[in-house]
Amino acid sequence: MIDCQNLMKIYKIDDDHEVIALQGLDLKVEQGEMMGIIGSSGSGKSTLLNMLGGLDRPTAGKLTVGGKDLLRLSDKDLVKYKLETVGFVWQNNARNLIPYLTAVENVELPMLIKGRHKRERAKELLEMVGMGHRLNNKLSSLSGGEQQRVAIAISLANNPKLVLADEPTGSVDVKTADIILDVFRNLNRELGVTIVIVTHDTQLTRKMDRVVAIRDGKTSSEILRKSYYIKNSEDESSDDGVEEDTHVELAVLDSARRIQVPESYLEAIGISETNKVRMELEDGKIVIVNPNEIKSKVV
Ligand SMILES: Nc1ncnc2c1ncn2[C@@H]1O[C@H](COP(=O)(O)OP(=O)(O)OP(=O)(O)O)[C@@H](O)[C@H]1O
Repeated sequence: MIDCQNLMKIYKIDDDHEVIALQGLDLKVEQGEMMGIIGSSGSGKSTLLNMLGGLDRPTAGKLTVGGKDLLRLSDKDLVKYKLETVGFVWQNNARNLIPYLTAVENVELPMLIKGRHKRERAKELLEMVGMGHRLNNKLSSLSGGEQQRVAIAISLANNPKLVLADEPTGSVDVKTADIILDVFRNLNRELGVTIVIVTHDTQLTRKMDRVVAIRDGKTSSEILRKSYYIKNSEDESSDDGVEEDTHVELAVLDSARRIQVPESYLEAIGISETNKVRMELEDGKIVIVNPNEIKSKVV
């Protein structure tokens, strides 16, 4: 569904200054995946989402979504892409919703822009996000969590293949965040829509198939959810058991086979002032060592 290779985004501030927001980012997302993107402030999460959503163009690299090459799409095709292929959910509801319209009118609006009017489909989508009982309420009379659920229904109005959500739980409490994540999860399962959620909240990773961590505009690691089955009985033929989830974090090699070493790991081995480490192959493992430690051992 999504294929980013060596993606670069450079913002030009003025003649002398520029910001490299994405520096050779690699990412592949399968059709039907629900995945998260985490990273500290300024790491490039929103920039990536804007590129995926066709809201801004990459400076260089490769970016295809649903077979469309976003670096080569004409302006006209980009407008069509934004309307038909992707749906957006923003943290700030003022960007998602029109407060003086009802819930159902808000969901109908993107359909009208595309030239269709389907009240039944709008109702169906609101029912899917658990807002069937509030169809005719004005947005201003709904709670933050309810508004966010309407925003999710809006993002699906034109049957997109991909939904992009930027901090969709950033303005709600933990319990509401959990409900919103469940809504995304159900839609992902029922409609098969691919969902990419940007978040600061590492707790939300529990509900994702996969979480990619971005550091300094590059993919640095991936956390994968693995389900395994624990049997309650010694009897091999018994089906009696429970499914448990576990998470494994993997470092990502970029296209030039480089990896980023987490700052906390470097600190733990006392690497702060130097930019050199010693790397050794030991019993089939790659070991990174503080060069000073080696010297003191040798002496
Ligand atoms: N329109 C822009 N013009 C100039 N610089 C920008 C622009 N948008 C983002 N940047 C810079 O690019 C870098 C990445 O920003 P981005 O907003 O993608 O990070 P983020 O991970 O989403 O951060 P946050 O979690 O705080 O939203 C930052 O240094 C930011 O200041």
